[in-house]
Amino acid sequence: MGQKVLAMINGENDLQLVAVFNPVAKSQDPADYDLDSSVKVYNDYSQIDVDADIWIDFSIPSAVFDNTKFAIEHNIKPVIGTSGMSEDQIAELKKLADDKKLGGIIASNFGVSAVLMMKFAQVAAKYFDHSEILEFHHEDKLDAPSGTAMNTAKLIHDVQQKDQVNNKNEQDKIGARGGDYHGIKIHAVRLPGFVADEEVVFGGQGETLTIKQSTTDRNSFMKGVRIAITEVMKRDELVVGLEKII
Ligand SMILES: NC(=O)C1=CN([C@@H]2O[C@H](COP(=O)(O)OP(=O)(O)OC[C@H]3O[C@@H](n4cnc5c(N)ncnc54)[C@H](OP(=O)(O)O)[C@@H]3O)[C@@H](O)[C@H]2O)C=CC1
Ligand SMILES: O=C(O)C1=N[C@H](C(=O)O)C[C@H](O)C1
Repeated sequence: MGQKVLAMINGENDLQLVAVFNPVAKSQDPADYDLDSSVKVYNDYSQIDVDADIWIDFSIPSAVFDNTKFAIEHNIKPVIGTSGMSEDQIAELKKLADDKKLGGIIASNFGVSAVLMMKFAQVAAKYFDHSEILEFHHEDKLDAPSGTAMNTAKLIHDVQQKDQVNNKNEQDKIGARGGDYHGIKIHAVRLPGFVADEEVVFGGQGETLTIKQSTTDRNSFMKGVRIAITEVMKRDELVVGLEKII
């Protein structure tokens, strides 16, 4: 994702890459990463002295909270795609940014199809009391469930305002019923061949509804990242979810 972001920034006249950060970067020479000589390469927070408007983060679940906190504390507007933060961590970062009137966004998914899937799921959630989420990702994904699956479940729960009820007598011998968010079961598949897909299945008396999106190319996320960059410059609070913007 970092490479996709760099390519997108290089293609936009009004955006300029001023620095990159990776604590495991051995070299700090931009030439070693095919970056322009003006780009600073940092591998420690203490070195970061650049005047940047925006911090774009597609890193790893264990680093994203500290990275985002650092950005906010240094008045750099965060555009965060990395998954894996808890609801409490996101709430803490939102308070930090909002108190400073700093624009920012944390988006579980920057793809238009995923954002629409989540919006459609919120509509369906008004009419169906039961739903389950299936998400399919490449085998290298670190976190489960995906950020998108967690956000979808949260958005459904926000509409329904009550826990979904499952069969109390069922006996799950090996965890086959998946994860559970307020009664919404989440099933995570990790297989080579997938990029990122999600299905939200709603069940009612005598009918089901499936809302499905597929990501086949990671360039698809860049349209949403570009929109987010423009939006956070105009805002004075941290927005959680691209669905709040588009
Ligand atoms: N919101 C969205 O639309 C999308 C979100 N994602 C999320 O983005 C994240 C990244 O995904 P992906 O690019 O596939 O993952 P990768 O594992 O390919 O890339 C993660 C990168 O983060 C670097 N890194 C490691 N530690 C840190 C740190 N402390 N600070 C900054 N960078 C660090 C790694 O460096 P090194 O290789 O040197 O270890 C690596 O280059 C995941 O959480 C994924 O779920 C992905 C796609 C879309
Ligand atoms: O790791 C990925 O690939 C993706 N991560 C995000 C998530 O956790 O939802 C977004 C998308 O699903 C791709």
